[in-house]
Amino acid sequence: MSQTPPTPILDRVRLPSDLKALTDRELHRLSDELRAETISAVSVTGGHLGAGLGVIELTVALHAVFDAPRDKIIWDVGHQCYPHKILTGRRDRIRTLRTKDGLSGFTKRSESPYDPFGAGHSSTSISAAVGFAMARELGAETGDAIAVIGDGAMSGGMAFEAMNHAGHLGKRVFVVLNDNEMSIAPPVGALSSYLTRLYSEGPMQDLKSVAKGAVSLLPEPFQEGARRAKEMLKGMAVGGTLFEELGFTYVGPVDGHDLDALLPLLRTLKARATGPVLIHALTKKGKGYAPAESRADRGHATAKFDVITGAQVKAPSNAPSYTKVFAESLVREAESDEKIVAITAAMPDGTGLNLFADRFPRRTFDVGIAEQHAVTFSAGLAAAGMRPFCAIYSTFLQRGYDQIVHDVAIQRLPVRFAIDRAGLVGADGATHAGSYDIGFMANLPGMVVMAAADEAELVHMVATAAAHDEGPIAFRYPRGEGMGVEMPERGQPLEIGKGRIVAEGARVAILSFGTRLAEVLKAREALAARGLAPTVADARFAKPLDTDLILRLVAEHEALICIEEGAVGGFGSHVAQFLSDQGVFDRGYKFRSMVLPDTFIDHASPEDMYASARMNASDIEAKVLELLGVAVAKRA
Ligand SMILES: Cc1ncc(C[n+]2csc(CCOP(=O)(O)OP(=O)(O)O)c2C)c(N)n1
Ligand SMILES: CC(=O)[C@@H](O)[C@H](O)COP(=O)(O)O
Ligand SMILES: [Mg+2]
Repeated sequence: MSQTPPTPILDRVRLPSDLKALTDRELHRLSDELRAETISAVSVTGGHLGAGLGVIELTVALHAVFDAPRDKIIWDVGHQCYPHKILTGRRDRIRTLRTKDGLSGFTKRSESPYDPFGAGHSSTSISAAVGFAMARELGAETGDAIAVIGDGAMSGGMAFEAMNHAGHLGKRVFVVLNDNEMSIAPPVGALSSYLTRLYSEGPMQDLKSVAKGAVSLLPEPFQEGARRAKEMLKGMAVGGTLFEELGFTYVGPVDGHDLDALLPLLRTLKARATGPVLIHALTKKGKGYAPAESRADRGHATAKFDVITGAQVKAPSNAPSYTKVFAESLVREAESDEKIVAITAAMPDGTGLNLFADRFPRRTFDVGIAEQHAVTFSAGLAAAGMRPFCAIYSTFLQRGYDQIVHDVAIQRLPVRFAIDRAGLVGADGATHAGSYDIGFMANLPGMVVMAAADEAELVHMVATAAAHDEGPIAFRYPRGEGMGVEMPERGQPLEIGKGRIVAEGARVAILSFGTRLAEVLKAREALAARGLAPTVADARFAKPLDTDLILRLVAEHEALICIEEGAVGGFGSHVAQFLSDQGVFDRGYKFRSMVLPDTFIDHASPEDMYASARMNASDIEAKVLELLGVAVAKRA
């Protein structure tokens, strides 16, 4: 008679406290079930698969040994948090990951008490953990702080700022270095080679007994796993590591998929540690799912997929991505200009510089997750006469802002900033929105700031940037595909500070900066049906402004609307400043600036996010009618 399958252990786990009742053997089974559930969930939603599969056992072990939410488990970047979310009361919603009104794809304080610190940008976890640890030292009602940081995130400067401080403070804090020898791409940097040496060269023999001794401290019930742990400790490097020089007890490397090693080790450290401890765990990104393990990016980011085959379900593309257009345009420019070099901060594929590297490997630099260094490294290249294109997503460029001001703008160095993922990006949500670069770039003296209205414009802006040696220049473009417009053979440099009329109309002029132009033209069509077609212009430049064009639009129309995919303080604010200085408002001139609302917009599709920002065609149409005093039925 066939046996009824045992009830899945995962069905008995709603919160981490439920793990305390499980035996180590059951924790093994739970890990297998958690891995399967993670694969199943991401097959439905798409998202960051590889990183989560790499920390299944670490997630189980940390929640089995520590006591969240009193103990704070802080995930770095946070893209690997799906297993953590399944074990912390969100399994029922895990298939809403990264969808409108669904779970965030990163940890998020407002989502759960088990998410003590939000993430999305790399290398923040140790700083946050030290903050929690010192709050405890000062009497706050909080337990242990455990930062789980990857080898990629460890290349971010602030991780070392935090370790430097933690080592100085000497207080108990745990750092789990999740070393899977991967960033999004293979990791770069001397640190990565050092971590590899830590487990490939013979560790210092005389200190291994210290490590073995740590296990013998285990309370009797856990001795069962200790024998395995002792075997594993044989390979441990103890003493003399970089981390110990920074004041940490270094423990590792440990097999991050071996619960028989992880559980006794974490139990011992929880029972005995008195100061900062770094546990070096070796893991595999995409572990346990062959289609992820076999991919070059180990399944870092995936669309929805068939679990059996691993085949991803991708929407057909109608036009090249902006990223691809940028990269191919830059290759064309670099073919005739050997001074052009390209810099990425650990995002070669995301920025398209992998294409540039294929063609010009010696002129492409991946500096790791180190945007501050990327900017000033580019400044150094420019100071030496090169033409550096520093390609960093808008949101991540925020990391290098002081370097843009201090090392690039003040010295008026001709660094070219290729700002991808400008505007709202969709499933990655508020932490990845490219909302602020217009503001923080256009307020810098000498900075030229452009936004491509479509992929053809982007080709010309790459050429414009390549030709601009007078100072720094930036051009922004959104995530995703272009509009499907006709593409130029070759980019033609634009006249700096000059916009263009796109469609003539009357009464109202709309001056668009960037790709909202497509929505503006849709709105114009609807308005034309009412006999109210506005004039539409593409500003192309937020700095320097095309003041002749602006004054002409004001002179020829009773109202002017500006629109941009950015927060207040950007293009529209600069136009308002100019018109104010010209006294245009003294005459009661009607002006509106359509910008992102003063709030962080949660993840959804970009279309839905712009709808919530009231910046789609229907909103533009309504704005024109409002200015013309035409009554419209209010949208729900
Ligand atoms: C400041 C910043 N720059 C770039 C990124 C993009 N990014 C997301 S995950 C990742 C790689 C992280 O590697 P690692 O920490 O080793 O985690 P793994 O994916 O290997 O688990 C990068 C570069 C980011 N999130 N934050
Ligand atoms: C987790 C992270 O920060 C990156 O993987 C980011 O999600 C990449 O964004 P794109 O998908 O727009 O390249
Ligand atoms: Mg990694």
